[in-house]
Amino acid sequence: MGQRVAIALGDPAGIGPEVVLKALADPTVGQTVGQMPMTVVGSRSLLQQTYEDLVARMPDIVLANPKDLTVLDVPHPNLEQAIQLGVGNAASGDASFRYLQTAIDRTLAGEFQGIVTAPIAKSAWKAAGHVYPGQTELLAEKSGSQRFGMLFVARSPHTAWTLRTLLATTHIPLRSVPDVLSPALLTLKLDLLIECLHQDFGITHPRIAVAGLNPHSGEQGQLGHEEQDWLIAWLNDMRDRFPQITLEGPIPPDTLWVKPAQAWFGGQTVQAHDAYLALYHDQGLIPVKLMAFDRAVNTTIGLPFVRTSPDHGTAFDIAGKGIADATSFQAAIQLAIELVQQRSLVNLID
Ligand SMILES: NC(=O)C1=CN([C@@H]2O[C@H](COP(=O)(O)OP(=O)(O)OC[C@H]3O[C@@H](n4cnc5c(N)ncnc54)[C@H](O)[C@@H]3O)[C@@H](O)[C@H]2O)C=CC1
Ligand SMILES: NCC(=O)COP(=O)(O)O
Repeated sequence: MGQRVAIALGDPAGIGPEVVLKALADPTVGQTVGQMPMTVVGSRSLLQQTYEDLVARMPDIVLANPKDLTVLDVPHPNLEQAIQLGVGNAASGDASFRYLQTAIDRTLAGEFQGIVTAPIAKSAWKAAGHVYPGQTELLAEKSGSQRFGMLFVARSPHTAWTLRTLLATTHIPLRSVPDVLSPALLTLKLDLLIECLHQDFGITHPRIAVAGLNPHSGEQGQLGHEEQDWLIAWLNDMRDRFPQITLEGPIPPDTLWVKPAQAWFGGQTVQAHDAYLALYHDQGLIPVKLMAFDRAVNTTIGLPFVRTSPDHGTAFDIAGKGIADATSFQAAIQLAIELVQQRSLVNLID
């Protein structure tokens, strides 16, 4: 059977349906889609309503017509009445949960090799009784993956350099971060990152930068003690364990992002790293979104299939206005296809 990718529609009260229709209308994405068929998993009637509303109000808008797409309809009684555009609620949370659940079930059954997920609102999932930190954890749970990670990938439009940022911790309160970080957790994330760089990006001798936790990486214990207590020793252990890898760190978290920014914007020759390991959500995602909010892709690594997603959220404030930028969603589709193709090549060679 040929390869196929599922697109989970995300929260119907957000910009998910709009960016899906915009992305699938783009001729460059369309070209790729021709090489690997796509199935949109969600409500067919809602998708059609989104299309008709936007076209009626904005005749110049470029959208794929849902009638021309393959849609796996996930019916939801009275969905249209229960959805209020721009407001996530229990109905929109339950719908987006079921779209993803269906996409995962069908992928595990072998129908799809990858899933591209449009954004969901964690609060709407919770309102519907689905208590998960995010889509990542549902994907991991349903696929039985104990080891998984959140990697952001973005290709610079200025220099074609690729920024890869793995988050060691994700959706937890900031005050829990120092307690959750440990040598065991970082070893798990580093192992995953090394495997992913090799398997998905063909990088066998990567240069990886690891962030410090505290200002100036603790300034020898004066501004925080985690670096002295265990992070420096852990890095030394990992250098012994992986002699083929260049591992730098702990790099003070403020200056860590200077070289990637130069590599991203160009103008200087710098030796940036193949990947960055950030210790917590905002340490990694503030620089990623400053550089690449319009095109970064959130990739779940460690799953038995490919999963990508745009870096942005449901953008309730602009839902239904027709002004959502679909570039990040297009990049998520493009990367999913590349990874599915790369993995099938690796499987063929193995
Ligand atoms: N992939 C996913 O499922 C993600 C989901 N979220 C969820 O989304 C919800 C809203 O999160 P926020 O922090 O408000 O972030 P957000 O990314 O939804 O919005 C932040 C700002 O960026 C703008 N924006 C976002 N995407 C845009 C696009 N494609 N085109 C033009 N403008 C865009 C919004 O209008 C808003 O002003 C939360 O519930 C969060 O958990 C957040 C990030 C990723
Ligand atoms: N900040 C990334 C994000 O919120 C996406 O999370 P997930 O739903 O993909 O787990």
